[in-house]
Amino acid sequence: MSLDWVQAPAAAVDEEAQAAALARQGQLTKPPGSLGRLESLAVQLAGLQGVERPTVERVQISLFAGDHGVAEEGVSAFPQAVTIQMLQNFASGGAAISVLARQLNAKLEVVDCGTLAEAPIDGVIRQAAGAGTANFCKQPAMTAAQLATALAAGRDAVARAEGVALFIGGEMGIANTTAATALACALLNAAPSEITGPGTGLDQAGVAHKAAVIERALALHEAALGTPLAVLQHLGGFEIAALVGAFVHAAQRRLPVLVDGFITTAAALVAVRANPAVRPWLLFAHQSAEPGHRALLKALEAEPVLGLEMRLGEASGAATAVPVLRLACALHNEMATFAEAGVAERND
Ligand SMILES: Cc1cc2ncn([C@H]3O[C@H](COP(=O)(O)O)[C@@H](O)[C@H]3O)c2cc1C
Ligand SMILES: O=C(O)c1cccnc1
Repeated sequence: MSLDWVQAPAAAVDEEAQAAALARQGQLTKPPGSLGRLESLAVQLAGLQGVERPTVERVQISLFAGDHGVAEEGVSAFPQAVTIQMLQNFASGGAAISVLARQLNAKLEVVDCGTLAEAPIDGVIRQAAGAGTANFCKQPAMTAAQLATALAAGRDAVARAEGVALFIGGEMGIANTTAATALACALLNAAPSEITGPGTGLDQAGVAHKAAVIERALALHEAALGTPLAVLQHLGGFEIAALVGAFVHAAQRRLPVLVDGFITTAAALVAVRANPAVRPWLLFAHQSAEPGHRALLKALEAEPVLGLEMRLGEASGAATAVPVLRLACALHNEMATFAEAGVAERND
């Protein structure tokens, strides 16, 4: 399976629609700039959607799951079985993202990209690259063929997003903060001791052990980490690769993306390094409490919408930011202009 599609051109932002939206913002009955980032978010969405008046009515949340061989190194505060148990929880509607998706009236789909589940789970799409990744302390996390399958799972999720105004990717996979931190270290040239964090809740000794595990993996694969996709193959996860495929394809299909937390931002950085034209299509929802998130956001020059100290994943941060985007659009679309309302403009 070829990976060439990952490098295929992304769509261009519609500069004309963006300029029209910017001009409209200047005519609304408020001091210019007084709605702060709500103004720039609406203008940015206008450029991406190619309309002067953007909307964020229909949202698709694709939640990708994968198991991680590196879990056997004791890098998570929770047992590996939680990945599958949470898939069942997503399917029965009891997870945080289930609640948020219902509140938003968003379409939520769950994709098993390669967990230890022996049988397909009702209500979960199965497009598996394998039964979990290999332990990347011992060998590459995935083969080239598995990488291609996982990337395609993300691409296919975006292909299902007909008539959707905003795409959100989420993840579930015990030990995936270890994979995401390893990716961040490799791509940012950072030391594991600098950016490794507690994930689901490791104590200080646990974080030090997790950093040492990542250090070992980086040393083992050092010679093989020449391209972003090679980094992803050696140190990533199936759900992380699916997120990369989804983000790239969304940009190719003119579909704006709202990026969630630490793990999804690691995937966003892989996507942008592999195909820089993806970057304009990504909005960033929040800054996670996971310490490495700050470094990833900085590398992407991303200004997240929210800072609520969330550290869950599952697309929960992105879902929480959707109402802010909806309000930004409503203000942009429905406020009266100075001329319409007969309000006097600035003195100068
Ligand atoms: C019950 C539960 C629900 C979750 N939902 C998302 N995660 C989050 O935590 C995991 C990553 O953290 P670590 O690398 O420390 O294992 C991922 O599954 C992520 O989505 C969860 C974790 C747990 C325990
Ligand atoms: O920010 C995240 O995405 C995150 C942080 C910790 C655990 N799971 C997810």
